[in-house]
Amino acid sequence: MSLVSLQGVGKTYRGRTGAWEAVRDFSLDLDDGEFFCLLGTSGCGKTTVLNMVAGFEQPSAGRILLGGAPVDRPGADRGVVFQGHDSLYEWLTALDNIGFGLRLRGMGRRERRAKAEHYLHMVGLTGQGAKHPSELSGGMKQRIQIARALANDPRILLMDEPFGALDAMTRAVLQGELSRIWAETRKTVLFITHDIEEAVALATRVGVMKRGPGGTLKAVVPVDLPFPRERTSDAFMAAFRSVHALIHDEIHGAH
Ligand SMILES: Nc1ncnc2c1ncn2[C@@H]1O[C@H](COP(=O)(O)OP(=O)(O)OP(=O)(O)O)[C@@H](O)[C@H]1O
Repeated sequence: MSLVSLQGVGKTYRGRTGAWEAVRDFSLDLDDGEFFCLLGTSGCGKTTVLNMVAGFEQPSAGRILLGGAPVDRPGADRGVVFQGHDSLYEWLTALDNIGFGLRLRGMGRRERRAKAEHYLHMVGLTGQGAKHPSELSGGMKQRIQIARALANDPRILLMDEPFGALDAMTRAVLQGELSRIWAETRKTVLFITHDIEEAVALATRVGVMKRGPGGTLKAVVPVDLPFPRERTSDAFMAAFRSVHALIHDEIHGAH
């Protein structure tokens, strides 16, 4: 059985300006332990798909199952990492941000601290736990978000362009770190991006979305390359080209 199953999922937003069909007939099964990148041009419906898996939005059609049970609300079994850093609590230290969900679940202080330290170390920020978010760089804040999500031990990590706001060099470093963490934890990841290289560097499979209205899955490409990935290798370039060929039409308008 797959961990997450999206079955004929559709989403139509209804507002003051009328109805907008963002996603249509989207079907996908995610296996336990895979790193799935959902790639698509701006506005094709990527965030809408992620928000429905997170339980922030309800599908207008079809259904989403997590471990066989329908998703109808957010839950601790899904850890979400956003692009912006404003989801961190300014008044808490980095360590207390990481341990926040554990506190909500009633975990004692000592155990919570040990766990938070463990994930702080995993994201490469040992010794920086006493700082507040305003004292951290953008890349460090994203590391804290990832540590916080992992500390709650979710069944799946949902990442919505987590490195989108970072400079190219920091982004490449964090991609490498995330890849290492994924190899260590084998946590299932659904990762959203519009960056082809990022998708090919991280994913075990890349799903390419078709432009909206009615954005849907156009193709799924397995990326069968060993980790850590060597971006200048012929095999990496070949994978990049095959994904690029699929997204090219979406960027340039052919259907
Ligand atoms: N709450 C909403 N109400 C109405 N329309 C919405 C809402 N959220 C998203 N949309 C529309 O749905 C479509 C898909 O949006 P979505 O944010 O899912 O795309 P995306 O692929 O994540 O884009 P980007 O890469 O630019 O973040 C867009 O046309 C957007 O305008």
